[in-house]
Amino acid sequence: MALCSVGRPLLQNTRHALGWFFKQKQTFCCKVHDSQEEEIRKKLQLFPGGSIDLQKQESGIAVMTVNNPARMNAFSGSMMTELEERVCELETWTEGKGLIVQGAAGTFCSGSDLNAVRAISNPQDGMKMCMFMQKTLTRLLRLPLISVALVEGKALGGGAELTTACDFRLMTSDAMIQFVHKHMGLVPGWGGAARLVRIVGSQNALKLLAGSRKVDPDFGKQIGLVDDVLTVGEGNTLVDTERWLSQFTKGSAPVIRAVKKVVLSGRELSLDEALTTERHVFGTVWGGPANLEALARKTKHK
Ligand SMILES: CCCC(=O)SCCNC(=O)CCNC(=O)[C@H](O)C(C)(C)COP(=O)(O)OP(=O)(O)OC[C@H]1O[C@@H](n2cnc3c(N)ncnc32)[C@H](O)[C@@H]1OP(=O)(O)O
Repeated sequence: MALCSVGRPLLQNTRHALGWFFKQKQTFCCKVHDSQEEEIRKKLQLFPGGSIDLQKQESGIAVMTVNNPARMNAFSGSMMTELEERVCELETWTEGKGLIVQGAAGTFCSGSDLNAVRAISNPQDGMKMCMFMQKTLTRLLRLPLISVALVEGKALGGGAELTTACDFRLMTSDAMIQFVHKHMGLVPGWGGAARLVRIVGSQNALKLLAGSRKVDPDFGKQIGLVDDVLTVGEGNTLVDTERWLSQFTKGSAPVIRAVKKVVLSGRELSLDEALTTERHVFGTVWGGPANLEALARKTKHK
């Protein structure tokens, strides 16, 4: 208790400084677009169709839906720019704790829209699209929300890459994930290979990328790509996913968000940098409302 009361003004200052820092970072993320990015955004918008829908719920869990059922939820150009806008919206959602990414109409996503791909198949446009999606999916993974991809039906190509931009993956028992890039004469370009290696290790990543091996729920669980399997026909998969996610999102938003930040820094930074970040994040919850309530409750962990 002594440490708590002596340290408080300093910790409050730290919290204040960090709050300012995160706010500035968010403003920067949302408002600054360099000219190259603006150029590719304009080009992508020439390929319309579908939408990325976002529903932010009072529970602190948001549901993002890749919605283009006529094309098995393939990403049109305008959907790529909408995805970036939705991520931006989530970056400023301070009450948020969790995120479910799903596809509309019972299937996840069949990657990029091949009509758009054909139209921008020159290397310059391809590189710009790849940069744009890489940046967006990196920001999606770095959101201070615990995220889960709900994979029903098929997740192919860029759709498979999208699943790796979430913290967890759930599959329905009849679903399938496949990095079909090799069959398309490609490798992942949306950051999916780098993330896949971190999730399943390089041996398994080679099997999935060089063999374009289909991943069913059993194989997915075996290699650590898939965290759990939902049985088809038993209830509502979205409700089941919300229930599954709530085991991690129950509790105060600042604490859940702090957990995601320390795990993220452990995953992405050097040990020294991660330790520094962990100290800073610790300072944001130490002596905070959830901490004080727990102390007052004299919580026992039986
Ligand atoms: C860096 C990113 C790399 C990439 O993502 S490259 C793209 C990788 N994805 C693909 O190659 C998917 C190709 N599509 C397929 O294999 C099959 O359509 C798929 C998804 C297995 C579904 O098969 P089925 O259930 O038999 O249905 P279907 O073939 O009749 O498809 C229904 C309608 O959806 C369309 N569709 C599916 N995937 C698409 C895509 N990626 N881009 C554009 N259109 C796509 C398909 O053409 C069909 O449209 P339509 O009814 O013929 O007008």
